[in-house]
Amino acid sequence: MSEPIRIHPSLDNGVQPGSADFAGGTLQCKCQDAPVRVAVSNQIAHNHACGCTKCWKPEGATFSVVAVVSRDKVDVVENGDKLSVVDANATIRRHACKECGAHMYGRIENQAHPFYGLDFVHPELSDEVGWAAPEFSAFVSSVIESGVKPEAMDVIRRRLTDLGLPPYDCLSPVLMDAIATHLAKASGVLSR
Ligand SMILES: N[C@@H](CCC(=O)N[C@@H](CS)C(=O)NCC(=O)O)C(=O)O
Ligand SMILES: [Zn+2]
Ligand SMILES: [Zn+2]
Repeated sequence: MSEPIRIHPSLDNGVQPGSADFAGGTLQCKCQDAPVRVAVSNQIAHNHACGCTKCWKPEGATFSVVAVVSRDKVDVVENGDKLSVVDANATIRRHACKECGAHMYGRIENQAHPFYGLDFVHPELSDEVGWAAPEFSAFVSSVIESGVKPEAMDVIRRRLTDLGLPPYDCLSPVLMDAIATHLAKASGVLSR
């Protein structure tokens, strides 16, 4: 039998459940020397596997694992001078370590954006156990843009489904509905 496709090191052996009473931890970049540390003082939400080319993923992973948390719960506590923004024009300004490349947090500065107020973080950068588990997989077709063969997509989607991470080619229906609702209210189509 062939090896199952590698999705992400933290998912390939099964998805670990989170803890209901977990209240945060510290993210650390990959540098041995003077790592950047970012304190996240709350549980994360909407944790998911993302197949897009922009989200940071570790060596050998096909997907990133990324979640959101309120921006006021995210604090750079050590070696923040090593951070720089990957793409200042992107919706999500990903603050990455200039030395090891790990993305420590992604921030939306556009106050009109439906997700304004939320930062994007990679829980695998912390040693703590209890972060809310991933619930779905997003931007699945985008892995082709990173070099995955289109013929592999059936196997990838089946594997994600088996892991309990239903695959979507954009975000999950819950999040897509939340975005559309925000936009419809902003335009006046829907009353507030
Ligand atoms: N197909 C594109 C999709 C990129 C994309 O839209 N990523 C999503 C999920 S992280 C997003 O919200 N991006 C906003 C941003 O990168 O600022 C790619 O893989 O590069
Ligand atoms: Zn680093
Ligand atoms: Zn992404």
